[in-house]
Amino acid sequence: MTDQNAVRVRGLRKRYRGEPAVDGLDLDVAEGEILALLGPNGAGKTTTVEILEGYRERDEGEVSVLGTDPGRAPLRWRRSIGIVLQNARDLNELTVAESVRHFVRYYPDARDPDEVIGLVGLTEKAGALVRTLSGGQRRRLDVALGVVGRPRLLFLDEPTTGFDPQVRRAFWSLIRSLTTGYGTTVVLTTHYLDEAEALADRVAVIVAGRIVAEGDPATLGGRATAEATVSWRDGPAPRSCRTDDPASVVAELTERYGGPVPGLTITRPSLEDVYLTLIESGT
Ligand SMILES: Nc1ncnc2c1ncn2[C@@H]1O[C@H](COP(=O)(O)OP(=O)(O)OP(=O)(O)O)[C@@H](O)[C@H]1O
Repeated sequence: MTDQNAVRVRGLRKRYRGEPAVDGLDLDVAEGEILALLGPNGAGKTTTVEILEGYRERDEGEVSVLGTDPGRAPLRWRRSIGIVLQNARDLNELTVAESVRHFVRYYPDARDPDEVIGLVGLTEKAGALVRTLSGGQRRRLDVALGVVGRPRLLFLDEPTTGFDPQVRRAFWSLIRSLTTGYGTTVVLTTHYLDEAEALADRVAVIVAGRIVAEGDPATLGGRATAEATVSWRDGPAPRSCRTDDPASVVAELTERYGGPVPGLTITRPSLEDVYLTLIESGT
């Protein structure tokens, strides 16, 4: 591969009936990186991802995915990417194990089907018909089908919708193990800010078909250096102040109370606060 990046996009544009859905988007994703695409409904995330997957034609722009233009990619390229779609595939009359085995046949170096079923926590449901699975179990099967071919690049479109909290955590570990263990690059779209924070090395915020901000989720939009809010209780009364220097405020309060400060908390803007500010100013 000549490209350093797993994904390189420059000036991407796509219109539907004259209306821009993607409107001059630039994006790089490094090999082995987990990138989360965030943005409000209709911002152009799915359209962008479908163009990267080779499922949708673009109107303008340069796109390279694993060194290949997805609009003209050979079958060999398709086998090196894994895709977990928002919409379920038509597997209802097969069992979980049959579905995974069916997909294994498409890949030259597929994972062991039972191992993959175990990875997504469906071992007990291996013999169950797909149509009898709950929404969250069905989604886990979709993830199993996305990773069974050992993809170099995995696309996940809102992967944990419908997962219970325990399964979400297990899923995050699974995705992290793919990147640390196998160097898999991951591009995911999500509406869950906690998911982006827990999983992504980098987030890119799309508004109206353009990227309005990108960076490490811990520092996006100046988060790490933004003013902190120090809160405490003064008898029954809640008190708080905003400060650039929370350590000094806490030291002062400790002296004033002659020991631990009642109900002390220090908060900085959450990723959700920063995200909401970005999308309000980006539209
Ligand atoms: N096949 C289509 N035909 C016409 N318009 C479309 C089509 N697909 C998407 N659009 C429009 O393009 C815009 C971007 O849609 P897209 O699905 O890419 O957004 P998204 O960011 O993935 O949204 P969501 O968070 O709701 O999944 C929207 O205005 C949508 O209505």
